[in-house]
Formats: sequence, structure tokens, C-alpha cells
Amino acid sequence: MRVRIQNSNIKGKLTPPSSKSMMQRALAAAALAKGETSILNPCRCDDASAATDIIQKMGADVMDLGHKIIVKGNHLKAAQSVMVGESGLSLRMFSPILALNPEPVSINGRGSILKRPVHNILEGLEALGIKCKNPGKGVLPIQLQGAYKNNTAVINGALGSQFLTGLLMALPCRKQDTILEVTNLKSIPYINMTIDLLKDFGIEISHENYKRFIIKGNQQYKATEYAVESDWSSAAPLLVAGALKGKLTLENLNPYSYQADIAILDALKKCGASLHWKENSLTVEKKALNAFEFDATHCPDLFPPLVALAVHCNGDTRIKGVHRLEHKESNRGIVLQKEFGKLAVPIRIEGDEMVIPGGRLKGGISNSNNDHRIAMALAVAGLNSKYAVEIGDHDCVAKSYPDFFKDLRKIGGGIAEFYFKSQFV
Ligand SMILES: O=C(O)C1=C[C@@H](OP(=O)(O)O)[C@@H](O)[C@H](O)C1
Ligand SMILES: C=C(OP(=O)(O)O)C(=O)O
Repeated sequence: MRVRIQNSNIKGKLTPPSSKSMMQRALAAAALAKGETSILNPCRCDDASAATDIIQKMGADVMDLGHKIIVKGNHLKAAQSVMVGESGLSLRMFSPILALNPEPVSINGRGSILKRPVHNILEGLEALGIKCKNPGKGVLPIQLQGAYKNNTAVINGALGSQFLTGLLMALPCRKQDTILEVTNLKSIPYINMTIDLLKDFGIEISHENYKRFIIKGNQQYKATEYAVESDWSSAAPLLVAGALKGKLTLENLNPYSYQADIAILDALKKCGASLHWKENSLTVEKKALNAFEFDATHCPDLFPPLVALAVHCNGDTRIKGVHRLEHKESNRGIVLQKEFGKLAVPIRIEGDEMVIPGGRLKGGISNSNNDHRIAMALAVAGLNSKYAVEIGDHDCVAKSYPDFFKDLRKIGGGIAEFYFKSQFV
């Protein structure tokens, strides 16, 4: 399957999809809570479906009413075997939660997740007394068997925050208190999101500067009504489209969100984009844009849309945090360099920095490498390309934003469909 993006002007209004990060956390918390949780504004994407399947295996009752999802939780049944789809968060967040049940559980997935490392999950869980096996030798599948025995552990946060999110969600259900010493934590805003969500479910976590986390045991998750915010990670490529090619209003965005990717606003301000808030609606308008410097170490998912922005800025843009990209759905640093290279943009990687020369995009044939954020970045870059940009395997956007191409078309994106079986007519 392939899509062709033509140079087009953008105009209109959209509401970005709900956050898959918040949705997966809310499903996990609801499964641990006694009683009935209502999840409002639910996110519908492949990663959210993977998380829903897992909590059902844990014994949660899930009722989908369309505008909201009702979860009846607190069973913690032996799940035996679960599939995490392609979701890194579901793998790393549910592993510590599943290990609360003393029965063995095996965890597997499909596609890109089968190449992502699991050693930090196993090391962390073993340090807390969980028995771990890894028939996949470094990647999935893994097998875990509880119970938690040790009350302290050192957790390496260098690869990311998702496993720590899982521990912060699971360990309050132990009888004992746990202290985690966390080294070199990355993606810190995602931990703020976890702690904030846990508060809504009645769980308290304290920490000392993200280095020492104190997790009181014997806490009880309380069922609640939880509204999932619109997703800043999905808003990012749309905002880039507006900044490059017209005028776009995104509705229902939280300007005070804990989401890491709200940082797209800093990058847009730095390059000179015009932004205007009216309550929860944000309008972005086309202006001449200049190269910028940005550190994406703690918001790595912004890299692809920022590259799409940078290729149309005047001058060389420098983005820091390339080392954070290696273990995502693709090795995003290398893939961005390779795919934008096919469109005549000679991206350089200098240590931990990516250097993107502006004003060079000519168009051509590229591929998503089965990575949703790469597909979306190539698409919005293509809106301002001299010749068309073709993207192979674009349907991977279903991981986070199944309606991405449909929405892009709604706001004026010229998307040719004759090459592929259309999913968005
Ligand atoms: O907690 C989350 O929801 C996420 C955390 C980040 O991963 P890392 O913490 O592994 O960097 C991010 O890249 C991912 O898309 C979602
Ligand atoms: C890296 C991502 O997700 P995950 O790690 O949860 O698969 C992403 O959505 O860009």
C-alpha cells in the first residue's frame, strides 16, 4: 500500500485523536481499581486495542459505549499469555502489573516490537525478586513469575520511562513499601503524566528529583471517571502542516497538559510560527520560518514532525537527542536520514545531534519503515514539496492515529489514492 502527497494548502479545523499514552495508562489503572471506571473521550488505535485485550485477560470487564468505555476491575486473574501488539508502552507498563499475580505469564507481540530490547524490563523485575525467562534472547517473548520479594531496586532509566511507569502503577498494590533508585531517567514528562493519572485513581507516589521514588504499599486504586485528553503527539504533525502551508485550528487541546509533546509549541515559537490560543483551540498560521535549535531528549516522539518542519525552514536546524531514537518502532535517527535522503534532504547526524538543512525537499519515493511517526512526518513534509512525495506502508499510522490521512485530506491535503486500496474514502 502506498500514498501520494501533493503540494497543497491547508485550511480548516480538526480535533486531534485522544492520547494513546493516557488511554493505555487509564485502562491499566481501571483494571486495578475496585468498581466501575468510566473512560471518557477514549482513544481508538491499535495500541489502545492491545491494552484493552490485556486488561480483559487480567479479568477486567470492558464495555464500549462509544463515547465512553466502562471498565470493571480489581480481579488480577492469572493472564497466562498476553500479546502487546506493537506497543512499547503496553509491554513495559503491563509487565510489572502482570507480575503481581503469582502465576506464570508469557508476553509476546508482533511486528516492530519484536526488535525492541527487553533486557531493562528483565533486569528491573529480577532485582525486585520476579523470576524471568527470555526465550527470545534479548527480545520478546518473555516469561514472568511473581511474587515481588525485594523492597528496593536500582532501575536504569536511560532507555526510557515506560518501565518505570509500569513499576509506579504496580508497586502500590504490594503489601510492602518499595524504594526505587532510578539512574539516568529519560522521557521525564511521561512520569509526570503517570503520577498525575495515579492521583486521579487515589494512588500517591513521591520522589526526590526523579532519582529516588518512594512507593507506599497497601494502596487501593479507586474507580473514577477519567477523561482522556487530545493527543499532543498527534497534534504535532498537524501543527507542522498548518505552520508550513496555511491556517489550521486544532480544537480540544489542553494548554496545561502534562504530555511531553506539548513541547512542539516551543519548537514552533523558536522557528517563528504564528500561534494563537482561544480557550482550548489553537490556531497556527503560515509564516516564513527560520532554522531552530531544540533538545528532544525528553520528548523523543517529536523528532519526526520536527524534521518535517526543519526541512522547510531557512538554514540548518539542530535537534538534540538522537540517541533516544534507536529503540522506537524503527531506528528513527537512521530512518529519518535515509527516507528524507530519498527526497533530496541530506540530513547529518553529529554525535547526539541531527542537523537538517532547510529548503531542499524535492519529492520522491519513500517508505514509512512501518513506523507511524515516520509516515506522518513524510506526509506533512510532502505538503510543501516541489514534486509529490510517495510513502510506502503508510497504513502503519493505525498504531496511534488511524484517521490521519483522512483528517489531512479534510483540511486540504492532496492525497492521491489510486496506488493503493483506500482506507479513508
Ligand atoms: O509513556 C509513554 O506513554 C511513552 C513514553 C515514551 O517512551 P520512552 O519512555 O521509552 O522514551 C514515548 O516515546 C512513547 O511513545 C510513549
Ligand atoms: C515510541 C512510541 O510508542 P511505544 O514506545 O509505546 O511503542 C510512539 O508512539 O512513538
